[in-house]
Amino acid sequence: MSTPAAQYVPGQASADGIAARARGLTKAYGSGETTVLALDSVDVDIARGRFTAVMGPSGSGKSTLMHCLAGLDTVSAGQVWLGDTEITGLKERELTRLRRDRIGFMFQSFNLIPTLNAAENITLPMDIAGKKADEKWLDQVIDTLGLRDRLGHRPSQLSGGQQQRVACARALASRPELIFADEPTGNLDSRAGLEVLGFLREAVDQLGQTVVMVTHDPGAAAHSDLVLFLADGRIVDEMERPTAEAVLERMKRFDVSRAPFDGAPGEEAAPGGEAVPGEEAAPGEGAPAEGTPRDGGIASDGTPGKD
Ligand SMILES: Nc1ncnc2c1ncn2[C@@H]1O[C@H](COP(=O)(O)OP(=O)(O)OP(=O)(O)O)[C@@H](O)[C@H]1O
Repeated sequence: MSTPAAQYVPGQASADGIAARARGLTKAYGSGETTVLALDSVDVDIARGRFTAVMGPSGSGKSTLMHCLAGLDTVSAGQVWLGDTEITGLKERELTRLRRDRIGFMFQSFNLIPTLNAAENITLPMDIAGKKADEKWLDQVIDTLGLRDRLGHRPSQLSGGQQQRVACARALASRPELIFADEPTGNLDSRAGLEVLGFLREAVDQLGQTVVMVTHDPGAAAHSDLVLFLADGRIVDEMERPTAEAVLERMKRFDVSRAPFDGAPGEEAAPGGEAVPGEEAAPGEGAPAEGTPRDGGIASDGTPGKD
C-alpha cells in the first residue's frame, strides 16, 4: 500500500518494492527571466525489478529527471530516495560512493576507457572501489551478454553494439540496485539496438535487475514494462505493457509544432535512429581516480564528465 506524499518525513521513505522515489522534484536552470523549469514538482516511484522507460518531447526534462534520480545533478526543491536512502542533501563525496556502489549507468556514447580491454572496463568501477567482483554473477552477466570471447579486446577492436554490451556489463557488474540507461541505443544501428534492448530486458527478467531508460524511440520503449511520459517537466501520462504503435500514438498528441520529438520508429519499430557519427564527444583518455561525473573525462561509474 502506498503512503500519500504528504506523510513523508524528510530522510525516510518506504523502500518496499520501490527502487527510487521522488517527491516534489523540481529543477530550475538559470535565474531571473532566463530561468528554465526543467522539472516541475515531479512525484515518481520506480518499481523494483521492472523496466521503466521515460519518454517525452525534446526538452521535456527526461535527462534531467534521470540525472536527479541518479544523484548526478542537484535538485532545486523536493526529495529523491534511492531505496530508503534520501540522496537529496548528500555531499558530493557520499553521492559519488552511492553512485559507484548502488547504481549502474549506460549512455549513448558508451563511455568506455579506450586503453582498457573489455574485461578491465567491465570491472573498472569495482576495481577503483577496491571491491572484489562476485565471480559467479560476473560470469553470468558476461555469458548473458555474449562477451566471453571479446574480453581481451579494447573498445576500438569492438563494434558499436559490442561496446554497448560491454557498457551494459559494466553497469550490471556490481549488481546495482538500479540501472539508468540514457538513450543506450542512440548510437547503434537497428539490429545492435534491438540486441541491447533484449539484454536489458533479460537483465530485468532473468537477473532481477531494475532498469530506467530514457529514450526518444517508441520501438525501444516497447521493450519496457511501463512508459512514463514527460511534458514540460511533468509526468503527464504512463502506459503499462507498451507497444511501439501505442507509444507513437501517445507521442503524437504532444505539441509537436513547439517541441518536436525526433525519434520516429523504424519500419519495424526498430530501436534508435541512425547513428550520426561524430555527434558524441569522444571518450576521454585514461581513468580518473575518483568517480564524480563533474570531474571531466569519464568517471569510474561510467558517468561522463563535464566538458
Ligand atoms: N545545464 C543546463 N542549463 C540550462 N538549461 C538546461 C540545462 N540542462 C537542461 N536544460 C533545459 O532543461 C530542459 C529539460 O532538458 P532535458 O535535457 O532534461 O530534456 P530532455 O527531455 O532530456 O531533452 P532531449 O530529448 O532533447 O535530450 C530543457 O529546456 C533544457 O534546455
